[in-house]
Amino acid sequence: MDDSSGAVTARGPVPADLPDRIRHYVGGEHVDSVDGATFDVLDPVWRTPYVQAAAGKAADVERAVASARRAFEEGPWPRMLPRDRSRVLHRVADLVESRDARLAELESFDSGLPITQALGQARRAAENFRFFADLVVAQVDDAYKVPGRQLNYVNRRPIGVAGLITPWNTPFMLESWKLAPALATGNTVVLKPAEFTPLSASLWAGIFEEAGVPTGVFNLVHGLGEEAGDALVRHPGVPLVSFTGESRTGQLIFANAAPHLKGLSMELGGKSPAVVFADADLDAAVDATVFGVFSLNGERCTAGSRILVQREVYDEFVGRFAEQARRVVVGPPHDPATEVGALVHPEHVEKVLRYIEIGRTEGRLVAGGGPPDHLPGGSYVAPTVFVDVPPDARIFQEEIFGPVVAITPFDTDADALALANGVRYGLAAYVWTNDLRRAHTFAQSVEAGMVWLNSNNVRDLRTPFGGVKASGLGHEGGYRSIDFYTHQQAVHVALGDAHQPTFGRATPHGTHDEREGR
Ligand SMILES: NC(=O)C1=CN([C@@H]2O[C@H](COP(=O)(O)OP(=O)(O)OC[C@H]3O[C@@H](n4cnc5c(N)ncnc54)[C@H](O)[C@@H]3O)[C@@H](O)[C@H]2O)C=CC1
Ligand SMILES: O=C(O)/C=C/C=C(/O)C(=O)O
Repeated sequence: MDDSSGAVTARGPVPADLPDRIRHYVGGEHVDSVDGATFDVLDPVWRTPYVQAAAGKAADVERAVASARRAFEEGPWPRMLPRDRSRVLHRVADLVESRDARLAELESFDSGLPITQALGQARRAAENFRFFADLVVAQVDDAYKVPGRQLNYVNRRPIGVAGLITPWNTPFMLESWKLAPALATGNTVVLKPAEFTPLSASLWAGIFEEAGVPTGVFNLVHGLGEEAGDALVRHPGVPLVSFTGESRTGQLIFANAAPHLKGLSMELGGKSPAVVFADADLDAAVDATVFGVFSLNGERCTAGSRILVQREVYDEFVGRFAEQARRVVVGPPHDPATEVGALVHPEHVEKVLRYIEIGRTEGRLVAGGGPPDHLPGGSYVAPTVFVDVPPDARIFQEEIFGPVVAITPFDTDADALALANGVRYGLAAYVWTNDLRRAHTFAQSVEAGMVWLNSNNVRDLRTPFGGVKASGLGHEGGYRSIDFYTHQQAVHVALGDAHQPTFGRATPHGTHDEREGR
């Protein structure tokens, strides 16, 4: 590959056996777009196109939905016993695990994530499949008895073709977070991965084939959001859409899905606060908040990208945080020593650098501020720390989605809460204090879908995952995912001689008394 940009970059090896073209996968076949269109895929380090991907449009989505529809209406998948589907999905998990090194290599090359973190994300993808494979077997549906008269129970059914639209920040893992529950519950799917990072998604086809997922159950359409993604959202044969991405895109999808009254689940952007009280264990708080904002290159929806620190420990915290941020190893994604790799795409690098320029006028820069000295140019951005950032600053309010943090002092618990809640987002919050009452009180009032108290962002797949305000709509995780991907039909059964004459015994409500017998 030729580095025609002239930028100085740390180059890693190009993975062996890259595909000559990234194609759609429809009805068990790898296919080009109906009109033959393609788009260039860049890798973040070389910043030049390394492959072309099929650019899906409405006709490609039509073909994929027809395949998924056929598999749903005529194929065995929705009709299989949960334990049989579960066995197949455990095989998917086994295969993901057995290919974790290859997955990490491709993901790191395509997205710029540090290889060690990409490996962790590949293993998490396998875990997502195991978790939902087990959950559908363990699933107990509700039943309600009216003694001697009525048995009422819930009949869960898959909904149909699920449209899954995913972002580029940790692509394979976030695809698995949707694929696993959608498939475990018996739906068929059309996946539209992010156009910046289509490479790892192409591995799904082989994995599903080898695991024994029937043809047509999994379909994949690559392409731009406004073309392939939009066509999937508007397709009348797709009754539900699970989307992860920017809040602005979520709003658009909400509007475009409205005419069809689709089921929607939206995991959107964030500007999550990490609140450090004066009584916190500062060693743990500094270590966790540095990781919390700079891991996954800072391209992380749950990043603690605003740190609020109580005035008594503000100077000490800031000094220690900045020092640790300067020690974070920025380097080529393939290097196991790297902690922050290359940002995903030149357009995204420009966005992050623009915010850093804005930050210079809004706060005081104490670390980073652009490409690191040893890697000038290219897609590397040093962990960047702004302090004394006022709450109306753009770098305090807006999602940057890169290795940039805004630190702001506060005095009282009430000030901390007002600052934490003073943005449009509400995805996550992190609280550091040794006062349990204060921690729980804060958690009750903070506007965030998820709160971690004295904890790293440790995930428990059984818990609800999602945000409030501009950070999302609905929750996935555990049984919430099962609820989203299934219809819950209530079946009411009369027992014994329960049938009673009707018109003759109208209740004061004018209908049968639904409270009868309880
Ligand atoms: N809350 C959460 O769980 C997470 C949220 N995110 C958010 O994702 C964003 C970064 O990802 P991006 O890929 O830049 O987001 P994005 O919104 O630009 O794109 C996400 C996906 O939507 C597609 N898309 C774009 N326009 C569309 C349209 N009009 N109709 C249908 N699909 C469309 C894209 O092609 C891509 O596949 C950040 O805001 C981040 O916070 C990322 C990870 C997790
Ligand atoms: O842990 C999950 O299920 C989702 C994580 C999504 C992110 O992008 C993140 O927090 O980085």
